Amino acid sequence: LDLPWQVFRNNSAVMLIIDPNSGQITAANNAATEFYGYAESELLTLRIQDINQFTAEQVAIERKNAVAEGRNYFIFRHQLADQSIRTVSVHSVPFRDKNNEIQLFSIVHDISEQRFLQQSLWHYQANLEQQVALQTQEIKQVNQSQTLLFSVVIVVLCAATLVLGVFLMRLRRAKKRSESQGARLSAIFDAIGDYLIFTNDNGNILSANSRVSDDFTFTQGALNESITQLFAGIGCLPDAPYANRECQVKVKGQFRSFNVTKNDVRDGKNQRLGFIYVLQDITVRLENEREQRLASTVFSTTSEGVLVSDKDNKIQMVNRAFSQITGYRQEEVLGESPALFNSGRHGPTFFSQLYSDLHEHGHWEGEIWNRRKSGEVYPSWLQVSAVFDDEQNIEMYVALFNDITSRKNHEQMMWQQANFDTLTGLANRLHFHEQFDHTLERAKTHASRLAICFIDLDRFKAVNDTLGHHIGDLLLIEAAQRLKECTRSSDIVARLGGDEFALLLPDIDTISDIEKIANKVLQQLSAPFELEGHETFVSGSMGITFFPDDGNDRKALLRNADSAMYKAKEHGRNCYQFYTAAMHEHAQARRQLEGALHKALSNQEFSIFYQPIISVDGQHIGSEALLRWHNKELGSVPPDKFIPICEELGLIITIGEWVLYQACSQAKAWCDRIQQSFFVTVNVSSIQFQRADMAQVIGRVLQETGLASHCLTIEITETVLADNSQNILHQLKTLRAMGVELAIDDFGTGYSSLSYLKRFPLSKLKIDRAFIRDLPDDLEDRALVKAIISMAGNLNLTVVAEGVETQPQLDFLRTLQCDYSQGYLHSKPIPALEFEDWLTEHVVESP
Ligand SMILES: Nc1nc2c(ncn2[C@@H]2O[C@H](COP(=O)(O)O[C@H]3[C@@H](O)[C@H](n4cnc5c(=O)[nH]c(N)nc54)O[C@@H]3COP(=O)(O)O)[C@@H](O)[C@H]2O)c(=O)[nH]1
Repeated sequence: LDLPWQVFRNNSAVMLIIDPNSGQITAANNAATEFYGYAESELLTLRIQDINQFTAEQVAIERKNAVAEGRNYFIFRHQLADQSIRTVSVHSVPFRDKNNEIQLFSIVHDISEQRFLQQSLWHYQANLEQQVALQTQEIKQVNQSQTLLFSVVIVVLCAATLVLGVFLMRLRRAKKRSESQGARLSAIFDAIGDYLIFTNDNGNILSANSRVSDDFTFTQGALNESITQLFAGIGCLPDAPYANRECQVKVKGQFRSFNVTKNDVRDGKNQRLGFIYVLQDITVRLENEREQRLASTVFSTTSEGVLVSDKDNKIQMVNRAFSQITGYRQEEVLGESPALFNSGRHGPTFFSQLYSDLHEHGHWEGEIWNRRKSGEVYPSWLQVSAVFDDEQNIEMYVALFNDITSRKNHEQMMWQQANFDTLTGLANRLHFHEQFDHTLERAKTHASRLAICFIDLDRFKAVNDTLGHHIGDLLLIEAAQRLKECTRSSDIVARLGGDEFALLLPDIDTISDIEKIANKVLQQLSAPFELEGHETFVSGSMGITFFPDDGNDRKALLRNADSAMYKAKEHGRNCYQFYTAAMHEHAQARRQLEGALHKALSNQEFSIFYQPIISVDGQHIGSEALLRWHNKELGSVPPDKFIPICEELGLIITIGEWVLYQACSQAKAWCDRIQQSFFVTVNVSSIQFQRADMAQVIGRVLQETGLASHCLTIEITETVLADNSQNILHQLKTLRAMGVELAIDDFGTGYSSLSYLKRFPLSKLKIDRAFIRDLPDDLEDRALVKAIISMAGNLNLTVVAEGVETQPQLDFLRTLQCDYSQGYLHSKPIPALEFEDWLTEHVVESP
């Protein structure tokens, strides 16, 4: 209903809405229920014919009379619930309800009282006229004698006139009331939002509501204007009565859509008086319908999944694409939380960021991994928007998402194609360069070394030419596979084109590290290739360059690796070459050293030198056993050059055991020879202690040589203790339990952790010669040595000062009560025979 309902319901005038076809009362206001005495529900079961006492013929006559008298209302006789009959005037206006059905809006006025007054007036008038007639008759008959009576009649007439005057006054008042009710009715018509226009048969306007005069150049005074003239260009007014058309009408310069109905207005004799046009503005409704249709079409046909959830994030609506992507039907997810699709790939930080963006900016978009109903995890591009209410509280969330699996696969494929060699699957030149720059940056930041190898397959062209490209391809694939097997996962292996490969090896510390890899690669490449029944042999030529040694940027390093590779080709293939000659010589020398070391023990190239260790009072003597290596080609190689290589190659295990055996058997011989006590110290490296049975080995050597355990001192460095393992602690404890002395060597140069001294069962401490060298002049060294000796005394450790070369050094150490001294002042390390002479000179021999 377009009339505001409140106005209708609470209006003091009796109002009914009637279905014109059936006469059914479809609505009644409060005044109507009060007037008719029926409850509203009862009233709505009645038809107007049940109330109106007029027959159909009487109604038709009344309609005709109303037209003839120019009335816009009808006068009927309505029966109330208490069976009383009331005379009423009925104003009726047709209009369209929300279902677009024609309804009659009727205002009913009770004019019974007015009628009664009129009838009374007529009754008195009739009586009066009758009496006047009778009197006249009597006057005529009675003549003069009735003159007196005439006077009486005059008096009566005057009285009657007075009464008539009173009645007329009351009649005028009733008319006024009726007029004000008519005005109220007009106000209601004007309040109707539609355009209402009454025309005569020819389409000339008889009246119109105020909406018409507001929006068109029409005044009530300008009646008789043609309706087509008023709605210039409308061109679509319904032809037939009761027709209904949709029209475009220009209102205030703008075309708007109207639903136009045209209905007959007929009098009581069913004679047509004209037409009533109702123009309902449906522009907004059509626009809304169009937008709704559009939105609903987009919602259901879009290929993007759509999910709408309420403020508590409970799903309210999803579309077809949502079901296609996720595998969930709408009814399976309504009321659920979107957490149902969580793939587990994103942590809580991801989601808290998402919701904080939504709350702050009302929007979030990005890539997210979700889980389908089938359990499959898939990537999607998600856009979520929050919808806020007037108070800026979130009312709902709208999420749009796409399955981007195929796009990602495609991107991955494109990336793969752009960065990797399709034949071998290795990185291509472009990717190699990218990785190179990246790795180089990291090496610069961490000040680490980086090795680059260029490898060219020797004889590849011959294989290609003789066995064909297919076999050549298989060879490249297999060679690539072998290269990968020779490297770590952090290394980059690339095919730069043809039979050219490159290795990028980060965190390469030593030349021997790269040599190991180079040897492995060359060995692998020179192994036979079984290619579809063809046994094929190739080899590799490798050029090696280092960052930062050989260059600082990619271009320079690649160029150097390339020229080193050509040098390798010139050297007869199946070999590697370093870019710098110095490095190459160094590598060669080391290779030679390693080769010689492997044979040194069996070739009896090792010997042991002894250096005396003497107590400050000269009463106690010992010696340090120091390994020496003399090779025919290399000459005498200093221990600090070959011992680290022995450790690297693991040769120190057997060599160390040999030293121990030699030193112990020699010491046993000297112990037996001299009258004084004598001890020997043997250096044992951390590699030797990594084997679990070192204490056992020492025990066996002591047993086999017959040396008393207290005559043996094992010298260990801080690296042994830094290992901090239970195994080492156990072994050291076992040795101490056996009576073997334990000395910590080079004290002061490493971590010098005092906790070591407490934790491990040490018995001696050797102060490194670096602290002795500048004694007694250097004040700092004086203080330091003094502190070490005093601390060692407190821990019951015997102190040996190393590298004592001068008498002042020894004198100073004596003042500090250092227990032992060792150094060139007493003797350099000397062969066993010479040491025997030294003993003869310095000790009392046994009888
Ligand atoms: N694991 C093993 N390590 C061993 C063994 N034999 C030796 N070594 C270690 O090699 C390092 C070098 O030893 P070396 O060249 O023999 O040097 C020793 C002495 O010659 C030198 N020294 C002694 N006195 C002086 C001196 O007055 N001046 C001076 N400039 N040098 C002197 O000190 C070395 C002994 O040092 P240390 O072992 O710390 O007591 C050396 O680290 C040896 O340990 C072995 O069989 N196994």
